[in-house]
Amino acid sequence: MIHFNNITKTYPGATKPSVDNLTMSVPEGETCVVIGPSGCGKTTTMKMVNRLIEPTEGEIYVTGRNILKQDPVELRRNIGYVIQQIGLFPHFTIRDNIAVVPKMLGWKKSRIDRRVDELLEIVGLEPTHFRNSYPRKLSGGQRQRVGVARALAADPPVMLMDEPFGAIDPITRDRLQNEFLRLQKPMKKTIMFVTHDIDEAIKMGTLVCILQVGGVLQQLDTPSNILSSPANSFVADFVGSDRGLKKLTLVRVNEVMKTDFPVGRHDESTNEILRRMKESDLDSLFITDEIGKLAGYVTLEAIQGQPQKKMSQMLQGIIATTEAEATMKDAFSQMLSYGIRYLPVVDERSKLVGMVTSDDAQRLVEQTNKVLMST
Ligand SMILES: Nc1ncnc2c1ncn2[C@@H]1O[C@H](COP(=O)(O)OP(=O)(O)OP(=O)(O)O)[C@@H](O)[C@H]1O
Repeated sequence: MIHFNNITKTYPGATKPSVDNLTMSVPEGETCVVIGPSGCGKTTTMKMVNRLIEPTEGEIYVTGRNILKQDPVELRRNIGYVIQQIGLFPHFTIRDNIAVVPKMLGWKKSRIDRRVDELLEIVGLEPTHFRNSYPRKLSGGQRQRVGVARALAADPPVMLMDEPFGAIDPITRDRLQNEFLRLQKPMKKTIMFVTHDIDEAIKMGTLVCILQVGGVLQQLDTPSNILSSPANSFVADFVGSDRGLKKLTLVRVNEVMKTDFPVGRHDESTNEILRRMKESDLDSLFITDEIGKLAGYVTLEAIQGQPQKKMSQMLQGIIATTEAEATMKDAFSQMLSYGIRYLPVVDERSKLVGMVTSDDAQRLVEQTNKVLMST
C-alpha cells in the first residue's frame, strides 16, 4: 500500500542525508509505527508520503501509483493526516473543521452534516454538544479526537499520524490509544504512525520500523519479533532491558480477562452475597446496579454481621478500572500503583464486562521472561 524504493532525502546545504536509501513497504491494513532517536528522520520519512517534503532520490508508491507523478493536492485528499498540535482552524466550528476535505470534494451539505455527526459519534464526542462549538472550548484530548475525525472525513485508505497523542496527559493518551485501536479494527486503514515512545509503538503497531540517526533502517518487524529477536545491539538497546514487561504491551486485557466470575447486585442482601462469596472462596465481590454498571465492591470483612443491609448501603468505591482494549501492561501498572489484586474491566458505558488479576499479569511476565531468556 505504501512502498519506499531507495528513498534518500538530503536537505539543501546538508552534508549528510536525513533519510538514507530507505526501502520498505507497509502492506494494506497494517499500522507501521516509525520510531528512533530524536532527529533520526521519522517526520521527514512520513512527510514524503504526502509530499510535504520531496525526496532527493528514489520513488514512493501509494496504492501502486508513483506519488511523485501525481498531483499533490489530489494525493493528499486520499491520505488522512493527524499531527500533534492538530492545527484546527480557530474561527471554524468543529463541524467546519471536520468538513474541510468533504467541502473540497464538493459534497452536498446534507451529506457533510451526516458524515460530521457520524464521525463525532465515532470519536466519542456528542454531536449536538460539539458540532457548533469552537476549538478553544475543547480540552487537548477532545481537540485530538476532532483531529482524528477530520483525518477520517473522506474515508481515505491511508492515514499518516505524526505523534498524534504526544502532547496529551498519560491517562487521556491511554484512552485515546484504546479508542483508536477499537476504531482501526474494522476500518483496516493503512497507517504510518510516528512516535518516540517505544511503549506506544509496541501497543499501536502491527509493524514497528526502527530508524537510526541519518534515516538508516535498522529493523522492520512485528512488535513481538522486535522484542524477542532484535536485529542488532542498537535495536536491543533502543527497546530497553525490561523486554519481559514490555511484552505485556502485546497482550490485550480482553485476551486474558475472566468473564465468568461471581458478581453481586446492589439490591441484594448480605446473606445472599455471603453465600456467593463462600461458594467461590472469595473475600470480596464487585457489585453492579440493575443494568450491569459497576457500582463498587464489598469485602467479606465489611458485610459480616450486617444481615439486614443491602449491598448499596455498604459499597466501597472502585479505585481503578480498565478497558478491554487496554494492554496488560497498562492494567498491571495500574494494579501495582494502586496495590490491588483485582482490576474490573468496563465498557464505554461503565458496564462490568470482565476482570483481570495481578496473578494473571505476573504469570505473563514470568512466561515471557522465560521465552526471552531462551532466545
Ligand atoms: N527543513 C529542514 N531543513 C534542514 N534540515 C532539516 C529540516 N527538517 C529536518 N531536518 C533535519 O533532518 C534530520 C531529521 O529530522 P526529522 O524531523 O525528520 O527527525 P525526527 O526523527 O522526526 O526528529 P524528532 O524525533 O526530534 O521529531 C534532523 O537532523 C533535522 O535537523
